Amino acid sequence: MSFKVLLLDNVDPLCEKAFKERGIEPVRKTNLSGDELHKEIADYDGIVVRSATTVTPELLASAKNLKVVGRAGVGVDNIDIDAATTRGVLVMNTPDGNTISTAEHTCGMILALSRNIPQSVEKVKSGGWDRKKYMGTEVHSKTLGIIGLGKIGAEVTKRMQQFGMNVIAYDPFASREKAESLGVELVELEKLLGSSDYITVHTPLTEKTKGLISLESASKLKKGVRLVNCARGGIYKEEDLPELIDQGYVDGVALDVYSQEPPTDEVYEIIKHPKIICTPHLGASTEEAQEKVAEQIAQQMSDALEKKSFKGSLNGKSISLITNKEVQPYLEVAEKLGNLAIQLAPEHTSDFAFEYSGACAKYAEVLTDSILKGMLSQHVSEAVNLINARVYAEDRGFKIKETMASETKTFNDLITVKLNGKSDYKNISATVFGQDDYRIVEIDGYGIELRLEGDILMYQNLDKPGMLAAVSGALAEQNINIASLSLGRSQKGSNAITAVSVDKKMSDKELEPILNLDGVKSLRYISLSEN
Ligand SMILES: NC(=O)C1=CN([C@@H]2O[C@H](COP(=O)(O)OP(=O)(O)OC[C@H]3O[C@@H](n4cnc5c(N)ncnc54)[C@H](O)[C@@H]3O)[C@@H](O)[C@H]2O)C=CC1
Ligand SMILES: O=C(O)C(=O)COP(=O)(O)O
Repeated sequence: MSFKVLLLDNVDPLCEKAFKERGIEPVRKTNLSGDELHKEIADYDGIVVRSATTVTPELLASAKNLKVVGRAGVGVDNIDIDAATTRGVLVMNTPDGNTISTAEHTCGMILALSRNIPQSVEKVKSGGWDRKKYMGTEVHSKTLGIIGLGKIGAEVTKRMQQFGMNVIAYDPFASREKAESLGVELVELEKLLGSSDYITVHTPLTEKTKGLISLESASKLKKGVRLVNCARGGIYKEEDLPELIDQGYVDGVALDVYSQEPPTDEVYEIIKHPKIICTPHLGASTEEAQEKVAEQIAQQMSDALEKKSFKGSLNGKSISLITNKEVQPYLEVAEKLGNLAIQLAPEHTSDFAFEYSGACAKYAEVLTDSILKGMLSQHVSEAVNLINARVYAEDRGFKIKETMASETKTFNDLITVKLNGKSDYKNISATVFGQDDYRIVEIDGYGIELRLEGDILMYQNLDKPGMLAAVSGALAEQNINIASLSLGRSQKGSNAITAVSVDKKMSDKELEPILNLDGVKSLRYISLSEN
């Protein structure tokens, strides 16, 4: 199968090459207007972006065939991941391809700030020569506070330690072991702010990091600190920066990123301040980083489109498991069981419990996605997949309880869907018998054994002679062949459940004679056929 991929944002030419090697001929477009992009995107299975294209819910709505958005880089704040998840579109990034380049740029900014390099370059080029004005400071023996000790934070640490800096870090999610191995002291934010001569941020922009340094936090800062931001615009409150400098709290600021890019007129005014130095989001702009991220994203997206691997995916957590051979059969049986269960459930059922016993229990999370996929693909007009099944389930107010047990009494593995509330059928269990052999094995405590496929009639009846003959007669009269059947009863002469697999799809009219048979109750026709 050939996929259509659109390359945007001047992603490196290696991206084309890598896609072509995987049999995909990508299309490159530059400088598309918003409207042009909305029109263009309709046919593509994948798009590659950097930070310039904003992937909005509206753009996703125009992208009818889209399966994957690839970010050739790290930050995905330009991509509406929730909207993509709802649409079942995978979002992936290349988490480490530009780490070194961004760390190097950060170190460059620290040194440029310390030695007034950009300002003095400008001065000399304009014919000036003011050595006194551009007196600098050494970074040696100074304290560098790193906020966000992730990949880039760690690489900045290593490099600036070589310059003789004492590095401390604030990162509530970083492990003590990691900090120790880097020779970094993990401290509280207040301590970092109060003791750093230089602060550099390497976090995403979140509710917690937005405006992390502003006039409000000014009094917590060590006087004359220098600030660097090569992460995301807005972590330092842009409009407060000139005042922070003019009031002496901060000695200089280096910015690579801005809350809006290109910056607004107001921000352009702010960065004219002589003690603010700036670059136009160049952290990842090196030949090496661009080649790495371009090639990585092409490989990752090709793998994802071919369902070989989902490395780098940021949504649909469990989707990576679908390539795991051990999980595949469980996924199949779970989806079919979900499909069957929802057809047995009365309308408006929304309260479910899923039980996993045996070896499959360790895959409960993805199996729940798969059951939900099976349930919802009957009812949702959008394509439901493992990425968006939970979103749709939540939208519909489904209440789901999951339980796991490592052992089963009967089968190696058992997946049970419980339909809570008023339902004629309450507990349906299925298991994997062998390659492509998935079976219902229990319904409401009655042992049943029927393959989970094709078209199935299910009914409750009194266990008395002639019942089966009556049903098979009614089918035969309409020329409907029985493929297999299974009858479960608790004890002789009591109630029974019968499941009959038939060779064709049945219409309401064809079901009527069976519905009218004396002793047949709670008849359900379930179609597990592909269409
Ligand atoms: N200027 C540029 O061109 C580039 C910018 N970036 C940006 O740099 C940032 C860091 O990237 P990576 O190091 O690759 O990410 P990462 O995910 O490896 O590290 C982020 C770190 O921030 C920490 N963190 C999250 N919330 C925090 C909080 N409230 N306080 C303190 N720490 C917090 C996390 O625990 C993690 O350790 C991202 O925002 C990314 O978008 C990345 C590449 C290029
Ligand atoms: O990877 C990131 O997070 C970056 O900010 C790099 O952005 P870019 O790909 O250079 O537009």
